[in-house]
Amino acid sequence: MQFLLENQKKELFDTFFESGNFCIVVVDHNGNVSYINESYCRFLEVEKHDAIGRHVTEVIENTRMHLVVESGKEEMADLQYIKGNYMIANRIPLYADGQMVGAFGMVLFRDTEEWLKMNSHIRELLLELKAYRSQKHESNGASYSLHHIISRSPVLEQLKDKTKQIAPTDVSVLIRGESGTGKELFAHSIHHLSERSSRPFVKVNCAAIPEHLLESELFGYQEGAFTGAKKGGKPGKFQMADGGTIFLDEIGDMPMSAQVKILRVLQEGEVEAVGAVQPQKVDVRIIASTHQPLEKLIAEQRFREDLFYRINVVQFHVPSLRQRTEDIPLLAKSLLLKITDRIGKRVEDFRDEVYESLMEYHWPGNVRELENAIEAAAHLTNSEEIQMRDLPEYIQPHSYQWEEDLSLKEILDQTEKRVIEKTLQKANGDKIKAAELLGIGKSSLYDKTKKYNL
Ligand SMILES: Nc1ncnc2c1ncn2[C@@H]1O[C@H](COP(=O)(O)OP(=O)(O)OP(=O)(O)O)[C@@H](O)[C@H]1O
Repeated sequence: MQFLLENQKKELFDTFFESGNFCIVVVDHNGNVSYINESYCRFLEVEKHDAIGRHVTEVIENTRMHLVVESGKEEMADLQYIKGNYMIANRIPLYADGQMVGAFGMVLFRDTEEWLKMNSHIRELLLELKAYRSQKHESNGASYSLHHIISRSPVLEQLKDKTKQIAPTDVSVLIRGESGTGKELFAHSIHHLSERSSRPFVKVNCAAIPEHLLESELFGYQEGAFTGAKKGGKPGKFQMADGGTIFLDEIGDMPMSAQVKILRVLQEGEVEAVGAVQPQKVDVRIIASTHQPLEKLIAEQRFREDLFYRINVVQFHVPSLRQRTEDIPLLAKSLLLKITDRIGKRVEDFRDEVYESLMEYHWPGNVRELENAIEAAAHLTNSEEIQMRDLPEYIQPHSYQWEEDLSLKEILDQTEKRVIEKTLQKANGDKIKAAELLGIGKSSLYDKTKKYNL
């Protein structure tokens, strides 16, 4: 009788674990695979005899089974990315006589075909959701607010305070700063916190619209204004933004002819569509941004001084990332979480030395470049913590190699030149600051930059 039960148990075990379409794995207390069923092997494209005895991380992509053995904590319905798909996994620690002996893992889907169908169904739903979200975004236009601006530097905190102060007023704002520093985030935030938040936020990328189309894009046209004009005419961006905010991105790139018209809107509060007989009243708040030195453009007669004074009522200057390195760790972590959430990969942090390198690099493309570098590293990494080798090469600190036939003096000169060069980049070309960072006198730094032609 006892023998029969044992046999039935084995049969039951085989029926359940082997003939079903479940993917099952069991690891021992060291995280080595002690059992894996055929379905899982087929899915992973591994041979069962090769998998058994190997550490689970060598067999299953992004697995956490070994971590469950370490922590003793079960993980239910956890999202795992394997072979280009999202899987849902349960991981349960196994105890015998009160001792942890391993862990049991199961991927929750009946067969890969079904999962693929389900996965594409979910993907479709996610795409739909994204489309609805972007429709909502387009209908209002401003999707970010202050809590999306990640920072800890006093200078950005002050800018956030300033945003709260000026948002409810109707003053024009000019946001300056290098490309990728977050100027658009501030423009969205100002709109969000203003009385106009339920009305449209319309962005105009002044650098992207060809000069001959700019006028009709901004102010619209009447039916029959020119050959090819749409029946019924077309409203311009200013009409679309009526009651709300218009964001003139890269205003420094706007042609002089359009600048005159913008000035008129600001002065008179009215726009004139191409081919229209009557001007039309509009009520818009203007936020403009630029990375260009407008004062220099004015001196070169490429930007109208009167327009500058009109838009420059309140000025925001968003500093470059290298001028607020204290923001980098927090930003990097938050961008990493945003990215891994999107790509469905479990990467939780950066190694300490990676944080250090991120803070050392000079980020000419600012937060946008940081975001791209982190995205690349998140895709490349094989572990839960981004390591130095996962970073794009140009960010990794290079161990200095010198040519063998150089004299010691030449090697020291080259090293000194590199250090000064890097420090000057870090100090944004400010020699006084660079001298301070290097702990040398101002005149000594001037001599050295002259010597090395920097
Ligand atoms: N403080 C921040 N916190 C979180 N994300 C940020 C921050 N600053 C910038 N970003 C992100 O960096 C990217 C660039 O930001 P944004 O487009 O606002 O920069 P910009 O200064 O307007 O650039 P450009 O002048 O090239 O238009 C965006 O993806 C934005 O979400």
